[in-house]
Amino acid sequence: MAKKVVERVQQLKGSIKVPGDKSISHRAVMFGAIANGKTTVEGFLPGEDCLSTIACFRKLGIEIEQKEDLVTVYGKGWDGLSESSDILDVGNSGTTTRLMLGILATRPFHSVVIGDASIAKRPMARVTSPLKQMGANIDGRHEGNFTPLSIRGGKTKGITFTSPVASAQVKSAVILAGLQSEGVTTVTEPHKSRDHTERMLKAFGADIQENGTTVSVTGGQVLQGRHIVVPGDISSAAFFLVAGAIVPNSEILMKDVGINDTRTGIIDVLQAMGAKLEIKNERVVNEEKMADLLICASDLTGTEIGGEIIPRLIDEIPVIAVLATQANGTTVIKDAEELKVKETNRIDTVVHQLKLLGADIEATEDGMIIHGPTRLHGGQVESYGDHRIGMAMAIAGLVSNGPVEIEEIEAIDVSYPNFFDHLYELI
Ligand SMILES: O=C(O)C1=C[C@@H](OP(=O)(O)O)[C@@H](O)[C@H](O)C1
Ligand SMILES: C=C(OP(=O)(O)O)C(=O)O
Repeated sequence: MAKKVVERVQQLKGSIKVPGDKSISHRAVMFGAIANGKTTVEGFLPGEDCLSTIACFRKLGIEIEQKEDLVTVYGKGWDGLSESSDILDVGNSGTTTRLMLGILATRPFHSVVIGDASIAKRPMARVTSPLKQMGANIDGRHEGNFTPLSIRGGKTKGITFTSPVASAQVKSAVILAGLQSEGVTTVTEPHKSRDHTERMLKAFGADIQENGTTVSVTGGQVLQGRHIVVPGDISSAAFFLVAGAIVPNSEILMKDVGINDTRTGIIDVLQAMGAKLEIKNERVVNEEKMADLLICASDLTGTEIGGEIIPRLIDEIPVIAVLATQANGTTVIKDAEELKVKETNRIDTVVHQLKLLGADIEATEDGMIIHGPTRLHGGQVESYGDHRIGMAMAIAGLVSNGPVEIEEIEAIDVSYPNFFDHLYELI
């Protein structure tokens, strides 16, 4: 297992183009696979998670070409998917697992879905339970809550489902099954989660009804392949937004970053904390908003983060915790229980790792409380196989007195394979 040492730097300056959005890359491949005709994708994220999606849909009989960030999917419609003689390995990717189950729920064949040790601990009943209600046959450990899962899809019926969690993966799985189920399928969630599925399905020709936090689809819908331009991933940009704000004398420009309103909680938090952040050249490409983001070193103040903003920044919380260690005053993060069921229990891993570096941070039932500013002293930490923990620790290293040594750093290939290239370009 590889390790990396990150040391304090005087400044970060320059311009980078962060890799493609992970959520949109997954969807482009999956929707292309069930659509009729060719789908071309530009700006695809060649990270491990999205490569797992490609590998699974190849096993389901779809021809997919991929060269770096260019992908072509030769869709043959819903009936073009066929039973795989091999297991479908989702690797570390929750998005692949849950969205693919939504697609497989209406396919009249048998599939076995497995992933790595982290995936085996992540709750799947949140999707397998509504999909079973619709009529799919699913089994697995703990009655279908944990992988390995076996699924035999078939004739399904629309349901009206109220999700207990604001989760785009749950919403997307049920909507995808709804597209090929009898009648109407409706999903309501407690707060609005990312809406890339709704936007992209419409662009593929589907009729999707939206009303606040409720989404409805009627069954029997077919999709048409198309060209997709993937914006840069704001969840990846978040690491350098935080780095630019906390490393003195910094000025970083990030080009072509997706700024879909359901994803911009990190921008709201940086602005609330007093960061010098400019949103430039705002435009809409396909159905998604994008912009160039300029961040400069800033004097920061602690803030409160909770409620509807949580799904809009859920993956950014590890690096927001690093940001808070450098802000004046207290930052409280609450209503974020979902962190416990990510690649690691991110409340535990963030708090434990930042404490090792000298942060004044404590875990709560649904989040964490951080007092700043603290001069971190450095030390030895681990990613625990969680890409976002590995990158958050690297950003902490940039402002620590002593070096920060991070174990199992290869985990970051899941979402940001050229993270260190970008970091070194800016130093
Ligand atoms: O739909 C998606 O692409 C994602 C949804 C979120 O998960 P949940 O749906 O579990 O909140 C997020 O954490 C994940 O990184 C990607
Ligand atoms: C939680 C994440 O992804 P997934 O659920 O797809 O594994 C993430 O990227 O932080």
